[in-house]
Amino acid sequence: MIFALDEELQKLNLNPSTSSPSPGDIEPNLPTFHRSEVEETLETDDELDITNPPHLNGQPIPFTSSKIGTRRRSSRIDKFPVLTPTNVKHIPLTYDHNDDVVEEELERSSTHIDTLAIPIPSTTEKKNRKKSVSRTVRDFKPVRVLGQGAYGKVLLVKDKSSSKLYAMKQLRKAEILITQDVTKTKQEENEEDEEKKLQKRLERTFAERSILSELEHPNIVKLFYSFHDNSKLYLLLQYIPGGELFFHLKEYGTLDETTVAYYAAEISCALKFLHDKGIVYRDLKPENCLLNETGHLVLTDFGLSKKSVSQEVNSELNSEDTDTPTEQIGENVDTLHSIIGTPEYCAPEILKGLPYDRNCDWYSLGCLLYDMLSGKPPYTGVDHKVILNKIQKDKTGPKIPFYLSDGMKDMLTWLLKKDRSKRWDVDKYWAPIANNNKKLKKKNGKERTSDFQSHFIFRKIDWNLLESGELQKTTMGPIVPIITDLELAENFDSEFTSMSYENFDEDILNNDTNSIDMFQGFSYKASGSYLEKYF
Ligand SMILES: Nc1ncnc2c1ncn2[C@@H]1O[C@H](COP(=O)(O)OP(=O)(O)OP(=O)(O)O)[C@@H](O)[C@H]1O
Repeated sequence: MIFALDEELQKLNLNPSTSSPSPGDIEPNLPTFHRSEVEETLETDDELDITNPPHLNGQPIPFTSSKIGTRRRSSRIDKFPVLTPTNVKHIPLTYDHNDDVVEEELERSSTHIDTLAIPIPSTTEKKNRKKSVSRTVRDFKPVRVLGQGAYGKVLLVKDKSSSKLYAMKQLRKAEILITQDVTKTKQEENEEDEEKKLQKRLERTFAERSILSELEHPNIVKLFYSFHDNSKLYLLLQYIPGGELFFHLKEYGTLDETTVAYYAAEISCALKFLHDKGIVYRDLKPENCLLNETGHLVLTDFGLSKKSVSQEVNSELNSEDTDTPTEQIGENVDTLHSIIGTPEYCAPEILKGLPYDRNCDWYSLGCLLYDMLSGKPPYTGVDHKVILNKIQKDKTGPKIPFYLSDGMKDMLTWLLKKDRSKRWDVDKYWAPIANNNKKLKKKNGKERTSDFQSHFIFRKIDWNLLESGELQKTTMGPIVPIITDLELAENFDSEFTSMSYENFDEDILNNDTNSIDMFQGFSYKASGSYLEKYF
């Protein structure tokens, strides 16, 4: 509904002003708006009323209030996978290699082998693999609902034997197997092959489990176990009790620049780590940024992440399982094509359906910083087409709030360049390269060649400590969540924590013995040392 309002508001021109020119690389003439004018009016309008929006000089205000209750949670409809161009490669999945019935079935069933491209292990491989010892949902007691995703709930659960707390992400198999894309027209639906769509959903389900199982970073959520039964898939994740950044943004409205710069550094650190491993995150938004008990930011939800085919995932570093197959779970991330993500935080090249690369994550970071500083992302709209239209119309780039420092304006301007070739290539210019930058600057003309870590907004960040994880271990983040009892999940929306969790461990018996369980191979157990390290 707020989007409908945005559409109306967007037509009105509200005294755009020009920011003062800034030194160095900072772009002059950035369009800005006056927050004081807007906020003065919003003081009296705690809630945006669609029928009676806040006004300034008789005009509705093109600015979503930063007050509690007006922030809109990104919803499932915002995820918009659409037609994938034909040149996209099929992506191999994995399965439990020791399940002979499944293998025989796969060997016979050309349909599934072709469409899912599941690798068949060699006989030696089969012999060497043993069934993974996994957990079952009945080992855990539900405590509270923490969140709800497209395919199921995320619950706070307690291990019945150890009393340890985990976040359990449940994904309903039936939903994954039958979900229709609600954002598509009938014609588009018909055009797309059902099997390919199913394949995509399966790929994404496996990608989350596979990618998380090989990552160990202080700003990335940890996966301890994954398993499945007849009805659901389960990811047993480290419980991050400080709640979503979204939750805190709702409370604070906007955040100050020092806090935003700190989170920007932590997120960048996680993104760079992922990019170096050939992974594009693709779903950066306030709902996916959680705060841990010491106030450090932790990225969750790797359901849209993509790993390059060139990087084999046979190095499940933390796994004790010996039956984990060598698997490939991605296209080459140098050029991706699937249109996916939450459109407000999505790079224009993705919205346009053009090939894109890891740089799309840096555009999303720009959107997230903009959101933290101003109360909403730079472009909003009912769907990705509306957002794209707004981006394209904005010849000079998004309106950067006038009240931001020149340094922050500069950061936003370079991250939010709609033209990928002009956007800051943060991965390339990540750290200072001794004496090389001046030469590069001359050579590359308009390209931003100064290094990211030395940017003015990061002047208070000790990158060495941050990258080594010491900062996260030894200091508190800028917002330390109030936690009186971990089981109360006080920093999560009551919209979720008040939800019932009945059917928590229902395991609908699947009598269809002819069907292949496409989720074989999902189970995973982190190594004992890894588990011990984090408990
Ligand atoms: N490890 C965790 N600790 C605490 N809360 C979590 C954790 N993982 C997820 N959550 C909560 O559950 C919510 C939904 O999780 P997640 O985004 O992974 O689900 P999803 O199915 O991918 O959702 P969506 O479809 O909206 O992307 C999160 O926004 C967060 O509030």
